[in-house]
Amino acid sequence: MFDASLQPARVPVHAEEDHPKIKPARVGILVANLGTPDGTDYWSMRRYLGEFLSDRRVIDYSPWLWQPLLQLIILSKRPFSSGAAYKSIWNEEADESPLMTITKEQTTGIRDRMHNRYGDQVMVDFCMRYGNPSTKSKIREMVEAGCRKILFFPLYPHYAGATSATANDQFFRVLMEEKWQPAARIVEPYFDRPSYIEALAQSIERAYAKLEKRPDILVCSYHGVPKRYLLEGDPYHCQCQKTTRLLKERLGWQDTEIKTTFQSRFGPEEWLKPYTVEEVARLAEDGKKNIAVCAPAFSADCIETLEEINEEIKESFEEAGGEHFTYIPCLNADAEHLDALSEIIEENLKGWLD
Ligand SMILES: C=CC1=C(C)c2cc3[nH]c(cc4nc(cc5[nH]c(cc1n2)c(C)c5CCC(=O)O)C(CCC(=O)O)=C4C)c(C)c3C=C
Ligand SMILES: [Fe+2]
Ligand SMILES: [Fe+2]
Repeated sequence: MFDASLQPARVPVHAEEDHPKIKPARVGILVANLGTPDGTDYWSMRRYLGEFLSDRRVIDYSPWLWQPLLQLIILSKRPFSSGAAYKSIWNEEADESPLMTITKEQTTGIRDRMHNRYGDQVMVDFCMRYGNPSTKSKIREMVEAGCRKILFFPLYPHYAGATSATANDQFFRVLMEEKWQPAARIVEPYFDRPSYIEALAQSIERAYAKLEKRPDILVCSYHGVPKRYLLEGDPYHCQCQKTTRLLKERLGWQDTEIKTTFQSRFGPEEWLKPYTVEEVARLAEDGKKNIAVCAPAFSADCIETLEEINEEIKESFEEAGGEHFTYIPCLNADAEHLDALSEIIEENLKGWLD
């Protein structure tokens, strides 16, 4: 039986003119990289390193032990040495780091491809895990622009807790604050995708074709992580080893023509081995005087490749008697790379946009 007393009062919830404007629905594609300092001065470096090195996905020591050491010792010294290293590679014209310049180029290339395919239904942008532009600011912009679905793409070929997982954590943390939370998807690691391996192989073939003498060996130098992370279940080590194997198979090379090493050790713990800086010296001493080095864990050139590999690691090789050192740049904004990344994005958009 109808009982009028059980019905809600017919009070208007809002006047029409108060109603927020609802934008047409779009899909956001947000690519994410690690982050980079805003400048090479002490405070810019300290802000960036402080945020980065306080992330427990990166350094998992108890904050009670780690924070005093970080704040009082490391952050009083490292901003100077890292600032000088960044200064040696800084893009002076744009006043930004190479990682920032290249990430912008990659985003433009992906945006062009996505707009050609889907038109204005998609919005493409990039964010950084640490520093600017922040993940939070970019998700806000996307939600404001009407994105009810967001595809989040950490631009690391391999999974590591210290890279993809922390980027995803930040993405989800930011979504927790949205009143109208968009639907979300994250892109999985792509180190074994044929199109990525193909882009990598072609970049190596192009670099080799320009050299007068074929290098004795190609060193695939991956960013390291503490060995303990592998023992605790992080699959990064295995994904790096597999990348080298797939690359070798695609190039049709022998085992002796290519090898895996790990760089960028930080702190006193043992990291993944062999260490690049030691291995290149060993190669030179063993008579391999002509080597090439590439860095497949990085989607864009950055301090770790332009400064560490092409300056420090090169020096180690030459001091041990090495003669020809060729650094093969990351895939950056190469067309084959952007095609591969766009193919991965399209696949992950299935069911959202077809
Ligand atoms: C201290 C622990 C670190 C872990 C673990 C780590 C893992 C890791 N990092 C990358 C990619 C990049 N790292 C970059 C810089 C960088 N990395 C660390 C430390 C760890 N990284 C530091 C302290 C720095 C800053 C530079 C310095 O002071 O030496 C960058 C470059 C950023 C740029 O602006 O150019 C990238 C990219 C991966 C892929 C990874 C593990 C898989
Ligand atoms: Fe790093
Ligand atoms: Fe492994």
